[in-house]
Amino acid sequence: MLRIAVPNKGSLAEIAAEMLYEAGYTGRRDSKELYVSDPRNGVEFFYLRPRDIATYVGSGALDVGITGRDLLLDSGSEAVEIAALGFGDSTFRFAGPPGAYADLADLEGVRVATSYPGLVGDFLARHGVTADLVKLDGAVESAVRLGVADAVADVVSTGTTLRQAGLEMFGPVILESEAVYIGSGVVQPGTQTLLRRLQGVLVARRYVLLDYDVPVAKLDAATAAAPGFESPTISPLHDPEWAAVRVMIPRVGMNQVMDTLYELGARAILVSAIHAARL
Ligand SMILES: Nc1ncnc2c1ncn2[C@@H]1O[C@H](COP(=O)(O)OP(=O)(O)OP(=O)(O)O)[C@@H](O)[C@H]1O
Ligand SMILES: O=P(O)(O)OC[C@H]1O[C@H](OP(=O)(O)OP(=O)(O)O)[C@H](O)[C@@H]1O
Ligand SMILES: [Mg+2]
Repeated sequence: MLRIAVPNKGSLAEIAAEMLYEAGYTGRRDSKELYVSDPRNGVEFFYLRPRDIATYVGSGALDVGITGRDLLLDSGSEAVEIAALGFGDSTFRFAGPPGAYADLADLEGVRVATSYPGLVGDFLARHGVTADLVKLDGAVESAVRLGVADAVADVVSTGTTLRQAGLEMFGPVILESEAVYIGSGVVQPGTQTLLRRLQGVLVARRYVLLDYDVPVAKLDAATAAAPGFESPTISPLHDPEWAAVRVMIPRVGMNQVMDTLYELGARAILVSAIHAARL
């Protein structure tokens, strides 16, 4: 059985659970459940704090997991990123009082509050800066106002938390993070199956199926406007001057593609959702 670590709470938990459900796995019935066995799919789920997931996977106690790239790197564990999962996007940044700091070098000897001392310490060391890291559990944006630090390094998504704390970002981007599928480095049977299922969910969310009829004379222009994933499926119609085309296109921008095809002479342009996919 493949042993899978999934976030039990926090920003990644709900979307990870949704993706696994859409990928055909058994979910937990309530948020107190920490273990779910899914023998039909040959897997077991362990619901853990997102911060601890890389530690479990890196030690080999669990085979694979879903966590944030920032948490993986902060953990210093031997777990490796197998694939990005396209949700839970965030940027990891330095911030301080407006105008106080302009660059990384300004942090020399400064107290920097963070919940990610591994990630931030490595970044500063790589850039030859020695700061005094203050480890906090969360809500680090309050550390400056409360006088326990001079600057912070934290996850920024919309920037609302920073703004409300009266802080401004400065210096280089420490990390672009998102949810990632991680493994222990040893490929277990089932690791690739789970990956293909998760990628199938991503494809189903990001792409739609586009069908249309087009005059044969316009076929080249139409397929150039929507080339699809590999190559469009083209079928003859009863009227030899027309063809039917089926192609996968990104959900984002699908209306512009439909407008373009219509202007080229395509008709009966239909979009349908993809429920599952293996590419
Ligand atoms: N506001 C956010 N938007 C997007 N991703 C976020 C946000 N906050 C955190 N994350 C990401 O979610 C992952 C886990 O962080 P999260 O805040 O959920 O865990 P936590 O801080 O340990 O839990 P909690 O906040 O519930 O105490 C990290 O990879 C982080 O980058
Ligand atoms: O840029 P924003 O959209 O405002 O999001 C960023 C905030 O979200 C996270 O906090 P979380 O809610 O996880 O609380 P925590 O600090 O206690 O972890 C993160 O630590 C930031 O504080
Ligand atoms: Mg948090």
